[in-house]
Amino acid sequence: MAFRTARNLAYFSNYIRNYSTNGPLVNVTVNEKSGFATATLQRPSVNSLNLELLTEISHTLQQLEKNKCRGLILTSASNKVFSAGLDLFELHKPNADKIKQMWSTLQEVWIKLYGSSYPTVAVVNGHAPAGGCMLALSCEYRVMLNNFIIGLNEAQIGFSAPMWLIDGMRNTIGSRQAEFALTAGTLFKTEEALKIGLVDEVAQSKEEAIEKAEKFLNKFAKIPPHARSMTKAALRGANIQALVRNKDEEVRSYVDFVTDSQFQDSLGEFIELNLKQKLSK
Ligand SMILES: CCCCC/C=C/C(=O)SCCNC(=O)CCNC(=O)[C@H](O)C(C)(C)COP(=O)(O)OP(=O)(O)OC[C@H]1O[C@@H](n2cnc3c(N)ncnc32)[C@H](O)[C@@H]1OP(=O)(O)O
Repeated sequence: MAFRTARNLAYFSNYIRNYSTNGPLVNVTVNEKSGFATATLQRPSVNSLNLELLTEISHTLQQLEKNKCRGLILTSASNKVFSAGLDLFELHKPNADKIKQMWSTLQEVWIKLYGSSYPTVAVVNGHAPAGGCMLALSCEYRVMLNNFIIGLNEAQIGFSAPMWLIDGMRNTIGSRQAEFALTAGTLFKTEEALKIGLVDEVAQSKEEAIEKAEKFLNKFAKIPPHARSMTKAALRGANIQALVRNKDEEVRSYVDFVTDSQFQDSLGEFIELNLKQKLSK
């Protein structure tokens, strides 16, 4: 194929990069000029994290690392929900093998996103409970749109967030606020989240949020990437290593916990009370 213009060439290379990272549940576009990638979660209707979506996010992060991504903006195709967290219908009366894979992939996603060498921003353009908040917290910066909720509400569902996520919350909002928030399973409105530092900026539209995200990523334009990533690794490495050491043990105890009848009862009640789509009896 002959490239008649530089524009043609740029279009083709953009196509190649999109092609290599895109899947049906995560759309990736790369701005050739800035080198920033935008990964858009698009599992209808609420980006709930089932094994397929988690696997695709994990694959996307791996590809971005391999392609020496200059910065990532993580966002949602929905204008109401960033991510509703783990797929609660898949946690209910589950297949133990699938749950095992799901938790292990969730750990991989956190390790890759929290530990990425490139800078990351979450454009939280919708509600972000539990696993949705986890994705946002793994990024270095959060820009959130008004009138949504964010937080770790695991306690309300009947379990505790894992240690690595508790540490992420503690590092972001401080120990005392984290203790209040996690023990009550609080979901914060956008303005409240800004006040406690759970999000960094508020935007009125997705376009404005993307602009703010790019402004954050551009701060690193003159910082040598290896110096930036070494510093990030020094700051975040201990949390990652703690999970890596305990990965299999955590999967085992999570599977035991989720398959236990007491948790299944409390999850069933939560779904009946909170979700439009009810359980079939
Ligand atoms: C991640 C680190 C590890 C820690 C462990 C993590 C645990 C979790 O992530 S547990 C998941 C916790 N998630 C939640 O508590 C969210 C529950 N959902 C909601 O609160 C709301 O749905 C909402 C705020 C996310 C959106 O509200 P709204 O816009 O009013 O939409 P609906 O409630 O009508 O829901 C639309 C549609 O989506 C289904 N749905 C919602 N959440 C989930 C979910 N987590 N898993 C599976 N499906 C979900 C809901 O049932 C509706 O379905 P349809 O009736 O078929 O439209």
